[in-house]
Amino acid sequence: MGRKSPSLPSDRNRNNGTSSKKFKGTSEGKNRKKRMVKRMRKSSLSKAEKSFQVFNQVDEHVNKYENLDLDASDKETRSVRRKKSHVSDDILVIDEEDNDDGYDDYDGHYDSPRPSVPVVDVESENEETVSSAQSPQLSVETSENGLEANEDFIALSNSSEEETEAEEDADHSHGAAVEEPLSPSKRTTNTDYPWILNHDHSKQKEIADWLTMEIKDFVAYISPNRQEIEIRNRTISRIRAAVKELWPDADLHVFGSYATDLYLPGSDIDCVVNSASGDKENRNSLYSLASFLKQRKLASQVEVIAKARVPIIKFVEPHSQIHIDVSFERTNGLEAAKLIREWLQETPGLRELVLIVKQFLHSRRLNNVHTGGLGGFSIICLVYSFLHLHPRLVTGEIDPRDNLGVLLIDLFELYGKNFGYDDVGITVQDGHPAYIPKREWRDLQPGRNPFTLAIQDPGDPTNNISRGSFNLRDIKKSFAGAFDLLTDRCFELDMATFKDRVGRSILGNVIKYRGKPRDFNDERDLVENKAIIENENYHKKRTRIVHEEVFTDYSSDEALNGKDEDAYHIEEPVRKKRAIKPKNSPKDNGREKKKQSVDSLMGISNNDEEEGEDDYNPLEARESSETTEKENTEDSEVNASGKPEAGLKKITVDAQTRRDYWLGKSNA
Ligand SMILES: Nc1ncnc2c1ncn2[C@@H]1O[C@H](COP(=O)(O)OP(=O)(O)OP(=O)(O)O)[C@@H](O)[C@H]1O
Ligand SMILES: [Mg+2]
Repeated sequence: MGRKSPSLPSDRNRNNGTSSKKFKGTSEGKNRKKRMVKRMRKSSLSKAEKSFQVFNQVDEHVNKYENLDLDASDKETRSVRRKKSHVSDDILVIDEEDNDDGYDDYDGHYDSPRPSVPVVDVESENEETVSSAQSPQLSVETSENGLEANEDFIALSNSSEEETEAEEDADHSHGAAVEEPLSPSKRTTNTDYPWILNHDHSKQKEIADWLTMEIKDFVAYISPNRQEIEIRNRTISRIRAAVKELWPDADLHVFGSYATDLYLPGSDIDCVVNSASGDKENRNSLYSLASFLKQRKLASQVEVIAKARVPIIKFVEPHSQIHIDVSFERTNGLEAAKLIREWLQETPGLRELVLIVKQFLHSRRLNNVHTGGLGGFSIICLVYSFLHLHPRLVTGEIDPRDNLGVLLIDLFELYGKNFGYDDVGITVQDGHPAYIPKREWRDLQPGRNPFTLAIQDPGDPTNNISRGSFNLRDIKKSFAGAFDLLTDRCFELDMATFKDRVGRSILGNVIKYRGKPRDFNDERDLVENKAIIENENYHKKRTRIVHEEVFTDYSSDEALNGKDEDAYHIEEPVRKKRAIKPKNSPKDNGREKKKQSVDSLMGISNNDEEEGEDDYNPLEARESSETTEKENTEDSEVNASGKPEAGLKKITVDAQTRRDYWLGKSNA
């Protein structure tokens, strides 16, 4: 085990058991709190910490640009930008007005805290009527309508204005006022915070350790049990079977939080349909699948969003009540799922912090990209980069698993108070998180408002995955509020007597979990998550095909399709498959294959440009083996602008000759 964070000296003896309320709001209290936060961290700054602070530029420019930011009406317009087109066969067909992704149109949580539109399924009113409490957002977002009902001081802030210090203090005390006082008579029952039931850590000497333990308890509490995993597995199997029945050349794969084990109890399941013909991403196909699923009673509350940048259908699977999003003919989500699982393996603490931040934003309705919130993918990248750039983790000074509490506080402080959103972007390319000056990100669309979050898509450097999170102001404010709440609470409990601490929660008011009672059974080890297995198989199969490419004669189709013992048959991504050109003759094919094999075995790429492993498409490789020589020859004789180099004689050599030439040179 690594070292723990420096301890928090207990102040309990000093105040002789007097409640810390005494200091609340007073300058003495504030100073003490500041001192305590300082003590939670290391007082002396290491070199790495100093450089970290340089990156965390304070948003000096925020006020300057405030007037340029979206005002409330803009926000509203954006949040209801969807245009309902028509209802056909009880399926809502929606034409998007803008070019946004279909990803994450609603937050995908059926326990969403916002009021939702009561939905009646017209076809089978009695059978599939979903209570409004359970129902997902069917159509147009009701946007801010429900905010008044939320007692949280952070979410209540509708202002697009950055707060002055005085306002922050006012908000802060408001936040503190909703916390339960530490008097036994008014104590909130710990069923309000069910994850602390029978998990009392109030005897911990160090508050930071208590918080770490509570984070772990909460994560165990919301992690899935056997039954929940089985329900999700069955749900996918049903839909997959239906997809294959409708389109025998297609298959359904899962990506997103179910394929990464980063889902909350109410999270949606993100799926994608890929087909051999590659022709399913069109309005007709979307509609066909939607009505087929509806007819088979596998979908209720169906929406078809055909004109988005990522066209999708959305529905609720009636048996499980799980929300499903289905996109079409793309593999980036499947790649991202694999990448995120790798991140989770190599980054202790990532899963815990992601789930806490997800729950935190979810409870404040700030996780819905459609209303400007922060989506799951962005949260993962934010936490991943935070952990990899944290100076005390970079230097190995502390073990993240033992210091989740301190890290959570640091994370809220960084993204709530210090991060220079105006100028700094985040990249997580090639597993190397870094801060990048926004001005150096060529593909970043310059907007009129510089106060935006910019996170480079690990699978596509031109894509800013958080471009939809236009409500950054409230997101930032909520993080800042969480920092204040947490440090207040730590201070308060640190000052209290052991007797007064019993049955308390540190996290309770921050994460505001309001779900059905659960057990603590994290049973992910007991039952397979089929989405993960299937995603692993998908990638294994790709690797296997690449491997077989080297050793197998591809004149027979069996080599590609005949050895599929996977639970789910995985079709190769479509667009690439379509690119395969007919071969001239079996003989030529054999020769090409042989050449390719020798080259590959020797580690010699036939392409002048090195391809990343993830970019490799086995089927494309078959095609490239046919065209390589031509391309190589041409490539070597063109300049940067793609024009033939003047004065160079065009010579055509095959790969073998070229390799012999270079081998001869190096041996000489
Ligand atoms: N803006 C985006 N650009 C590109 N891909 C995206 C974008 N948003 C989402 N995705 C893809 O969709 C997947 C699911 O994204 P999402 O934001 O739903 O996260 P999630 O982990 O499923 O969280 P949640 O449980 O809250 O749904 C991501 O892993 C990514 O592959
Ligand atoms: Mg999702």
